[in-house]
Amino acid sequence: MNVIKTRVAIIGAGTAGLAAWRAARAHRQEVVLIEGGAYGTTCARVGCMPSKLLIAAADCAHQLERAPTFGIHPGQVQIRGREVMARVRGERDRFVGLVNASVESIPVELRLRGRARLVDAHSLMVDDHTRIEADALVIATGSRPSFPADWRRLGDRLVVSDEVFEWQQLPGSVAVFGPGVIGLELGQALHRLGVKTWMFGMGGQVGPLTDPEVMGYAAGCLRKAFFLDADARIGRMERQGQGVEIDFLDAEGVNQRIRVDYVLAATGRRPNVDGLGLERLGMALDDRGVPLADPYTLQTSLPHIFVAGDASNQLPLLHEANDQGRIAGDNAGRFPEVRAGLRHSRLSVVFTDPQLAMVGADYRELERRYGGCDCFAIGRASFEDQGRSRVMLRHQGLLRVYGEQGSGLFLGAEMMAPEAEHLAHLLAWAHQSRMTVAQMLAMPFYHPVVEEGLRTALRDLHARLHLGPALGDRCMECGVGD
Ligand SMILES: Cc1cc2nc3c(=O)[nH]c(=O)nc-3n(C[C@H](O)[C@H](O)[C@H](O)COP(=O)(O)OP(=O)(O)OC[C@H]3O[C@@H](n4cnc5c(N)ncnc54)[C@H](O)[C@@H]3O)c2cc1C
Ligand SMILES: NC(=O)c1ccc[n+]([C@@H]2O[C@H](COP(=O)([O-])OP(=O)(O)OC[C@H]3O[C@@H](n4cnc5c(N)ncnc54)[C@H](O)[C@@H]3O)[C@@H](O)[C@H]2O)c1
Repeated sequence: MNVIKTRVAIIGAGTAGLAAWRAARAHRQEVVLIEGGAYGTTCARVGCMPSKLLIAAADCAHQLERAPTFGIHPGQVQIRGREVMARVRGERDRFVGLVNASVESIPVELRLRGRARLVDAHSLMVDDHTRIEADALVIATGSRPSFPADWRRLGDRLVVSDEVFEWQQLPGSVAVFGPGVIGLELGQALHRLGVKTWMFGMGGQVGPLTDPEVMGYAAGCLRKAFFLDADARIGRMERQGQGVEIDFLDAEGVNQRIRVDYVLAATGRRPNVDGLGLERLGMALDDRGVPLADPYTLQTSLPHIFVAGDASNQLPLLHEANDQGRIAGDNAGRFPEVRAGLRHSRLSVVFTDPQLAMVGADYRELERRYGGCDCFAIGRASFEDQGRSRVMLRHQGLLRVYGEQGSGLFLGAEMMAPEAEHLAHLLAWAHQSRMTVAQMLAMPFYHPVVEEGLRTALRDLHARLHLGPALGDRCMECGVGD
């Protein structure tokens, strides 16, 4: 058996693992990176990039569908599933190729292939071929889809997001279970590409939203386009030939039966930390077996072991995996000295149309933090009458912004809005800069732009924070953009 002694060992060559490797190498030469699956990262292979490619095709189909409202009639539209999926895979492979090229730049003797598990607090086995003894470790093993085990009885008619991108052809119909981030993005895209789509949730949750007004608005919007029951009552779900039969009670309490080609399980993801042998190390774990870690240092209760990315279950997003990997790798490399790293203001975007976004503290957190007192105020703006949004025929959306009474600090926001990805960035920059609502309102706003809707929400918040006289929310001095 091969035995390697090293300063740092990193488990997982995804986004977090690669960032950790680079950061640790700034301190030490001996940093090994272990990968048990395919190189290329979840983001590029089966995550952010292929999902956005599918959504881009769906957006294109949707533009054509609404073109007649502008007086433009593109004629008979054909959606050729094979071509749609071929572009998704072709571009996806290009992105994976770019990641693979960066992996190739890591010296081959520092790259190990195989599944790692911890034997003791300083030793790893990689498959059965290599034992690694390391001074410091980074666990960057990512996450995988999770769904009720008995759904496996549906055989190859049950798919998870990974498999969707391997489809050669678009199916005729699909039932999406889980209107969370993945379910909404893929479900809406499939619907727009002509796939008959039903979406079933549990407990009423839609996307990652926590503000009941925004969530209710978003659910209503999405429901206008396809079947969505966020609190579904499913009776029976059985494989029937090359499809699945599902019995459920609809909103009126009437029994319905549908038959679909596929069931897409988008019911959440779980960190890949089971099977690493962590429970034998005496490490502090949460009730799902995930290591507890300081969010600023990523250090676990065993001081030389750090955790980063989806494996940490802190915020399973790409930029977070990158930030956490950098901090964990830096600390593993400089161990035993450990430093707090920069954590950005929370920013998350769901690429539905209209998009959903959350910035800073969410509504649920603020209710918990300020519960019962009137210590935070809410400003709102609808995009249904907003100038630029109407021009573009994209006038759907609701934005709620939160601010602190007394200080006037901007605390956070939740929204469904056109161009939410851009609004959310502006708000996240303001949040991280600890701006007050008054300072944000003193910034320039062009005309006519979607950001004028943001100004309306901030003006409303400003008035509710009692920081000055109410500013007219449809001020014609600013044009008709608000
Ligand atoms: C469909 C989908 C769409 C998404 N879209 C977005 C988006 O638009 N924006 C966004 O911010 N985020 C998005 N995400 C989330 C984002 O992709 C993840 O947060 C991010 O990729 C996590 O990176 P990671 O490094 O933690 O994990 P990964 O990239 O999964 O890396 C973990 C690696 O560890 C390896 N590994 C696991 N166990 C072992 C072991 N025992 N030994 C050796 N190696 C091991 C795995 O093979 C894997 O290569 C999406 C996710 C999905 C699934
Ligand atoms: N745009 C993005 O940034 C993006 C895109 C995709 C994924 N992601 C990341 O991936 C993570 C995982 O996404 P996800 O969508 O798998 O998880 P999720 O937690 O966002 O959603 C899972 C949904 O499934 C529902 N659910 C659970 N069990 C169910 C059941 N038996 N039947 C019906 N519904 C059920 C839950 O109530 C929830 O609404 C996200 O938290 C996000 O961080 C991000």
